[in-house]
Amino acid sequence: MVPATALSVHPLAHRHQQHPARRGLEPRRRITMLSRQNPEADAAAGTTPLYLGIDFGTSGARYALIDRQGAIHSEGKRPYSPVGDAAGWASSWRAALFQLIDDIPPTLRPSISAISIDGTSATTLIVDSETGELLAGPFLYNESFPDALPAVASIAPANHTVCSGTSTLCKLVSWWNAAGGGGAAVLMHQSDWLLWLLHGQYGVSDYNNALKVGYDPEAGAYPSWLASQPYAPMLPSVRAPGDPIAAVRDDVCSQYGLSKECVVCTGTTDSIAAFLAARTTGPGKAVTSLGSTLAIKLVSKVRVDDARFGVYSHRLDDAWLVGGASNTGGAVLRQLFTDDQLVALSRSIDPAAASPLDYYPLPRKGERFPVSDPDMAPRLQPRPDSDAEYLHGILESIARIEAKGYNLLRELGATAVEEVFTAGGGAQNNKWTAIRERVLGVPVRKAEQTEAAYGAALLALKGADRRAGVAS
Ligand SMILES: Nc1ncnc2c1ncn2[C@@H]1O[C@H](COP(=O)(O)OP(=O)(O)O)[C@@H](O)[C@H]1O
Ligand SMILES: O=C(CO)[C@H](O)[C@H](O)COP(=O)(O)O
Repeated sequence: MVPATALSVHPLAHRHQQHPARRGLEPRRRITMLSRQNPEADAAAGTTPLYLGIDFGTSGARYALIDRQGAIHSEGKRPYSPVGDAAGWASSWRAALFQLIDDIPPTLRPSISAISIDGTSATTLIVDSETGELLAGPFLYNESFPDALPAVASIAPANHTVCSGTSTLCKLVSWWNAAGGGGAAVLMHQSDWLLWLLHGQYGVSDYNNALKVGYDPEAGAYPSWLASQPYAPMLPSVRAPGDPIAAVRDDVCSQYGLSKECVVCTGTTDSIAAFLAARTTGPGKAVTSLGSTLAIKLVSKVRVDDARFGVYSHRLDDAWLVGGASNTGGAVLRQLFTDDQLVALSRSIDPAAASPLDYYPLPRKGERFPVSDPDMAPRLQPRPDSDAEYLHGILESIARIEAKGYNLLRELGATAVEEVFTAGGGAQNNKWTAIRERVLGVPVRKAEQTEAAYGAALLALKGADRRAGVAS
């Protein structure tokens, strides 16, 4: 149990205390803040409403501040401060949230009309809704709780999305069985919790984050097999992404110079935000998020869900985003190479030449998609003498996993992929893009906007329009 003093953030607490971000929670080491401003766009900012999106990915948080035309007025990022234990993640995320808001030029903050946040999917916190105290977690998106699988499989339909050890429902049931009940405990997803720090209301989520706890985005409700469970009162109410929730709390407005008219809006998951940032919509269009993980999102006319392979469908307005998330991706690369080494080594890769090396790059044991196997071991041997050849083999092996994923979606009945846009840190590697295009056999290109934070900012814009009654 996390000691109440460690993380309790009761919405009213701030009225009497310095804001947590300033109360000794700042990182033990000075973190480099990288930000970019747009002077031309700023010139209009004085009268132009701005929309703030904040992305909480695996390795760090970023923000994008845009206007209605989509022009970026300011953007920045912060790596997470060092984390000692699970509860430390919540402190690190909260510190990053208020550091990023503090990084926004003070002259722009009063123009922020709406805020939205995306986070990693199925990352779960259990919070006391009377004190704001963190009772358990965060349980991270790729943490598996197989102990809860038999109980979950006994209530859910066969091969339902929740029938995976990493599902939000498995995390909830595992905690429930260990804690012996809930009291005032409520379940929050990572972005729900971060948004709560800004608006102070419990029990609000979105239908993307709620998918992996069992919410049915087609019915627009929790299914009866879930709503009838003893822990159902812990579940948040569910709205569309980009729905206005409430105004930013007075203490946060005062502390950071935000307008009291600024509204906090429901968020989404990081790979959905990356999809939104790419602004592609037609069936067959897809976005691959090449961040710490590899998450694919394919616009499909047909909904496909099959936990045997880690495949599920997210709703996005009237479309289905079919996909899954593999544990392969940038986290493996970062274990082996710095970002600068990746750039240098990639220069000598010929993407037209297929690498003969066959790996399954994972940062540690466990895979979610296109193979759902919590015991799958990484395969990164034999390592050639040449680091460039090694990197080529790894990039090509990750491309083969990506291709297997898209082929699996097609085999399960989804619309065939026609074009792939790339988001995330890996999108900047043109050689990788060319390798992926050769392996996938369809056009692959870098999305115009590769940061999920931009997608979250588009949700903030949507939420502001919804509050104003503007059809969007
Ligand atoms: N030039 C590059 N080529 C391939 N991958 C890269 C390159 N530069 C950075 N990356 C990878 O991008 C990842 C970070 O991407 P990012 O989208 O920030 O991840 P996340 O949001 O999941 O933390 C890192 O794991 C890193 O290995
Ligand atoms: O891998 C991840 C972290 O980056 C998440 O699982 C990712 O968000 C995929 O989940 P979803 O498809 O629900 O967005």
